[in-house]
Amino acid sequence: MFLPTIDLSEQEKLSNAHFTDLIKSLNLLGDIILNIPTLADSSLVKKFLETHPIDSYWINPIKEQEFIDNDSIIRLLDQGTEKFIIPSSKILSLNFDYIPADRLAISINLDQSKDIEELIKKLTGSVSAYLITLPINSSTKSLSEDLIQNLINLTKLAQKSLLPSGGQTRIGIIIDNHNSPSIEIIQQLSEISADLVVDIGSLTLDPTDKGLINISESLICTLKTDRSDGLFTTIVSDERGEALGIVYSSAESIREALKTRTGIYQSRKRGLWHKGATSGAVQKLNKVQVDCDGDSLRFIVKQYGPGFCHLNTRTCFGNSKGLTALEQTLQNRKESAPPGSYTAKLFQNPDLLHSKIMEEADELCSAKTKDEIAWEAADLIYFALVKCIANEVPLTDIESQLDKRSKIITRRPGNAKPKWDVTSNETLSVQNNENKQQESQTKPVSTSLSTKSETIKMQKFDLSEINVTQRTSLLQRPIIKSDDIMARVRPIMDDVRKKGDAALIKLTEKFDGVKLASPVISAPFPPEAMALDESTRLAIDRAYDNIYKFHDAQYDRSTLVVETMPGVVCSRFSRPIERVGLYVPGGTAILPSTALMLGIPAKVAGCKQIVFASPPRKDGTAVPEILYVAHKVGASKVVLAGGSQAVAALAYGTESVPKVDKICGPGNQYVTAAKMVVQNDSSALTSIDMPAGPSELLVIADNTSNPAYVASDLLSQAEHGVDSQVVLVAVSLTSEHLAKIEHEIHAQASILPRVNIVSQSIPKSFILQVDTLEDAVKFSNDYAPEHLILHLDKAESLLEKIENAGSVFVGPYSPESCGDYASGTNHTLPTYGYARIYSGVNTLTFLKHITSQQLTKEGLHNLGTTVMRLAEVEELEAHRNAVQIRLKDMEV
Ligand SMILES: NC(=O)c1ccc[n+]([C@@H]2O[C@H](COP(=O)([O-])OP(=O)(O)OC[C@H]3O[C@@H](n4cnc5c(N)ncnc54)[C@H](O)[C@@H]3O)[C@@H](O)[C@H]2O)c1
Ligand SMILES: N[C@H](CO)Cc1c[nH]c[nH+]1
Repeated sequence: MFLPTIDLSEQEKLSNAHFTDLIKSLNLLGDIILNIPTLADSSLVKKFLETHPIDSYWINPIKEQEFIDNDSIIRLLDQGTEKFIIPSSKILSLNFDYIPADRLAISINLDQSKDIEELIKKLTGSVSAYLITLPINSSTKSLSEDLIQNLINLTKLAQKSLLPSGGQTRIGIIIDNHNSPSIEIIQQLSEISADLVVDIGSLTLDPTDKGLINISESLICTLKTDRSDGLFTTIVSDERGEALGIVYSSAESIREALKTRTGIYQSRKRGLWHKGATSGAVQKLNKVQVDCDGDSLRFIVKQYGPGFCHLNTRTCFGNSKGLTALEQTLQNRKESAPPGSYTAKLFQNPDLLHSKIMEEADELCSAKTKDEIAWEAADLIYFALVKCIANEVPLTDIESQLDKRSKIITRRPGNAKPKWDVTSNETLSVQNNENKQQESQTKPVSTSLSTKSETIKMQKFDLSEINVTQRTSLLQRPIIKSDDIMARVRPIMDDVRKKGDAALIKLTEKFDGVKLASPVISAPFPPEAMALDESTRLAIDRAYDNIYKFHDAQYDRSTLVVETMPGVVCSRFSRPIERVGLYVPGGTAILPSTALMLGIPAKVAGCKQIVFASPPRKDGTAVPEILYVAHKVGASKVVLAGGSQAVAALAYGTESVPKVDKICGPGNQYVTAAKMVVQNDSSALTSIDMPAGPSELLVIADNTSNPAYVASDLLSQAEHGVDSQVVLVAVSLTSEHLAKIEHEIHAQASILPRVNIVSQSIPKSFILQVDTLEDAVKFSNDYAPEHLILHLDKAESLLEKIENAGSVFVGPYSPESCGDYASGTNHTLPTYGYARIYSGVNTLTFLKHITSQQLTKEGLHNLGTTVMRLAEVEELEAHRNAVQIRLKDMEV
């Protein structure tokens, strides 16, 4: 067709309304050449683009003597220029080997370049367009046959092979000082696949403008159709390229569409069709493209209203999917959201959105398998798009940014900013400082240390410097927004309750990214599914034996019998809870050790049906170690599900998951919330062990402690999750000793594989300096930690003073890890301060106690009057009578 040129030295002329409008229409049709008077002043291009945003422009330096160097070309290309036009006279002085061919064009004067064919041959594969100036009379209306033949030869030569990145070399023909260009020439050139280069001043959209080239007619004259009705098949697509439907265009509809820059087509039944004129589903026309052989068109539009299709769907092929659908949903949520919408909450709470973006970015970095990566990337894209829609940034803006970047030639070093550079030592300290700053906004207690720490470190407080309120705030755990969590968990649980296995399968796909055929594996478990390497099997067996021994010893199988008064014998005996559900976490880390800690006491207690639940692995299989433990403890089933859906399945039962009587085991906030729900639902008739949430540890250390051991213990719990909390109560430690512990924390943390997690949990944790052991114990008892480690001189002597703790680890050689895995004690323990009222899981967790009594005649005689008097006090006559009726008989 044509390649319009705009002379940037005429900015004033260009700013008038006629040209502004013309440029908008030309932008619909493709590339525009910008003639620039000098390369030295890049502000000209910038200024022009600010007032006339166009999508694709070529830079043509028009000053003959201009010095052109590679740097200037690259600078302009980096700014988003589609192609740079190099005059053929300058190519010898340039080395443009490393500029992609599709970004370079050559301008040649047919008259002056004798060896033009040689030149084209030489440049094959290095440039993607030639602008050839013809040596002809400027008033010519059509091109001579000789000239056409010459151009055919050149075009054939230039288009002999395809470009490295696909497509054909483009040929633009310049007729110097052409004062009456014609449609005929455009048509002649289009037949030989060349375009006429025309000054914008020669173009018009107005059919009454004589002597100018009509833009619409130029387009129409280059189109061909093999349809009998003479129409052109037209694909309509959205700005992101999704096909909305197929329509037809006629010469008339094209003229109207270009004139109004809206979607106007030719209906085969009803004539000219102004899309949306009656339905309101109008279109803004963004681009008109001609296909590679000139017989069909593509209209790229912004579609308004419910959709393109008369059936009110977005496309004639149904509604969109993926990002387009997500963008639409977010937009709808922004405009009006249903009550309880999480997305609406994100729109209203930029801090929550910020945290979620950071969290998901971090999780994406840690993802390993294809499924995990897709899952985390989807999460991140969702939250990122919420941010964009909240700020009125559509997907098309993101894509045009990406397109702009793809045009940059200069390679960027691509280094991460210091803040995120995991290879740099500074990274952690910067993250740390940020965490600290956030912390200092939420924590009521001020730190006595500078927040400009360079290391991974805990906050530090001195008991003698804080007041009672501040001490109380240190005893608190981070507040869980239980309403939010409950609101998330309830619909999930209802779903499982109502739809059983189908819901369980669907939710596992949603939350764990695995589509299962069946959510349950039943015993006997296939040996190959629980095959372990020898050392793992031996370690599990050794741990099993120790845990079994300790839990078996807890079981007093004898019946308690007491004669409370002569002839009145009371007894108590235990029975196992028949059916138990054991939850083994599997979100951030897979914990087969938890299977041991739950399965062994259930087996010792004699529970008849043991059912495990744990999220499946990403390939849909069960964790072999968990299956092996399930097999060892005699479990009948393993449910491959996690979170609140697993808890619901255990509590209510499904087609394949048996309903249980008690649910035990730790888990994240969703698991814990779901356990709370079933415990309060009398229709579930299910009890729970206790709320066992994110891991906690409190260490009491004095100057005899080994700094490296103390640090290693703190980190062993801090690595569980970003919500883990560890506390060091330092009993009159010297500043050197404390500094050594802090140094060890940083040094050991920095080389942990889960440094990402500890660098978030450690700064949320704190050191409390106290003067006396009594202060330390008092604080610990008030805190009621899940785990308590005593790094103290004569540590064992302190045990008698411990009132509240889940489990205590005494002395330098009792790391908590031993209790976590294999010494014999249980690791499912109360967190959040619940150690004041709950015990950790133990054999009694799986037992219930039944009492019984037997009175002899004499016994009833002795006790009867007491019972009758108390019944009288309560005015319960039937109670009194049940005794009196017997005593009367005795009198006879
Ligand atoms: N107190 C104890 O005795 C003890 C012992 C071991 C582990 N823990 C703790 O258990 C926790 C384990 O948590 P985890 O996340 O690693 O595993 P998890 O198995 O408890 O949770 C994973 C499940 O959470 C669900 N889930 C995830 N995101 C969700 C969302 N947005 N909405 C609804 N459901 C969602 C999914 O179904 C997933 O399967 C850690 O905090 C750890 O410290 C505590
Ligand atoms: N420390 C956790 C209990 O809070 C249990 C555990 C499992 N694996 C490692 N540790």
